[in-house]
Amino acid sequence: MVKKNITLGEFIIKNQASFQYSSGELSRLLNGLRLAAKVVNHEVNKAGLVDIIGEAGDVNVQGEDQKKLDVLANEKFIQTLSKREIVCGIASEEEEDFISINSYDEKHQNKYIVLIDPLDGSSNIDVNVSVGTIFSIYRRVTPVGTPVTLEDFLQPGRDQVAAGYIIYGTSTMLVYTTGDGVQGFTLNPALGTFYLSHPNMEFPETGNIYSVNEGNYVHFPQGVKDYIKYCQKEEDDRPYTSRYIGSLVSDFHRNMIKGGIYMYPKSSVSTNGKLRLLYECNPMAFLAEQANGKASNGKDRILDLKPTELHERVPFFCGSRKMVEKAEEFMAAHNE
Ligand SMILES: O=P(O)(O)OC[C@H]1O[C@](O)(COP(=O)(O)O)[C@@H](O)[C@@H]1O
Ligand SMILES: [Mg+2]
Ligand SMILES: [Mg+2]
Repeated sequence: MVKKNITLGEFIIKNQASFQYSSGELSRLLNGLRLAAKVVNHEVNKAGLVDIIGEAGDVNVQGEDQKKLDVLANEKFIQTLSKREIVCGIASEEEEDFISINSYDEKHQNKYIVLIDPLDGSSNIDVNVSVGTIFSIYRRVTPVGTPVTLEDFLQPGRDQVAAGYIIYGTSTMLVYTTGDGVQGFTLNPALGTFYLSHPNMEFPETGNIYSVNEGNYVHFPQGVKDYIKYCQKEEDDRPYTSRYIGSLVSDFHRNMIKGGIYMYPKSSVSTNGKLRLLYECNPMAFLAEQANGKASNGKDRILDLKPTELHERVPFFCGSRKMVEKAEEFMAAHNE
């Protein structure tokens, strides 16, 4: 039985066996993320009081207007991760290309690749709705002693060594996995310390919440339309409740606690959906599977997809296993 209320640092040391490489390396990685999370949390909490609301004035590689908090979060995570003498490369939603980071001895001794969505749910920043940060961690595949290459970033999701998110909501939490279950830590703002509050988080096998932007309904494939109608039908334990925050991290977090499915399907206006495989879908899929949930593109397991580009998008169905299987059934009925 995992004792609650131990700190993140204590938990990592106590559970070093759950990380296939040295726990010292994991600590340094998570410490970097933890520090940046606290800085971003501080800014998020006073958004509106200080000039952190609104557009930054630039457009990112996705063609989206960057929010000031997107830019700040991006800078903070890259800064802290670059200084830990452990990360050799970072890719971010807000950076067109990957960033190569050399070790202090200039001999490319660092071993970890980090992919991040520095601020998830950007459309919610200015309206005081919860947002998040998502991270995905791999060991490099190119030899230590050489600079990282694109190959190090285009690894299938099943090779992640750790993944997680920070949610800036009613409380601030860091939720992560190293392939041995999912642990949730809550920030005690007075002490600036994360404490284990949600050990061994698990998706209920099924649930009654569906999360999808129904404003896109007319553009959805027939299989998705049929599944939404199925969720809304008065039959058995249905109709389900529709809940859509518009921040992937927040919708995922709620569905993991209560049972539910999140969908961002392909549509006639976005042929591969909206979400990015490398720093949104892969990390959330790793967490989902580690929490007995499921994640697919409507047909194939997300973690088995072979990435081809840094910012590629994929359709995303994720959550309680039985609900994702049901949605896949409807997709398969239309060969979608
Ligand atoms: O407004 P839409 O089209 O429903 O999209 C909302 C989805 O897009 C996202 O905001 C994309 O993430 P970013 O905010 O990091 O770009 C998800 O968090 C969210 O689930
Ligand atoms: Mg995002
Ligand atoms: Mg983002």
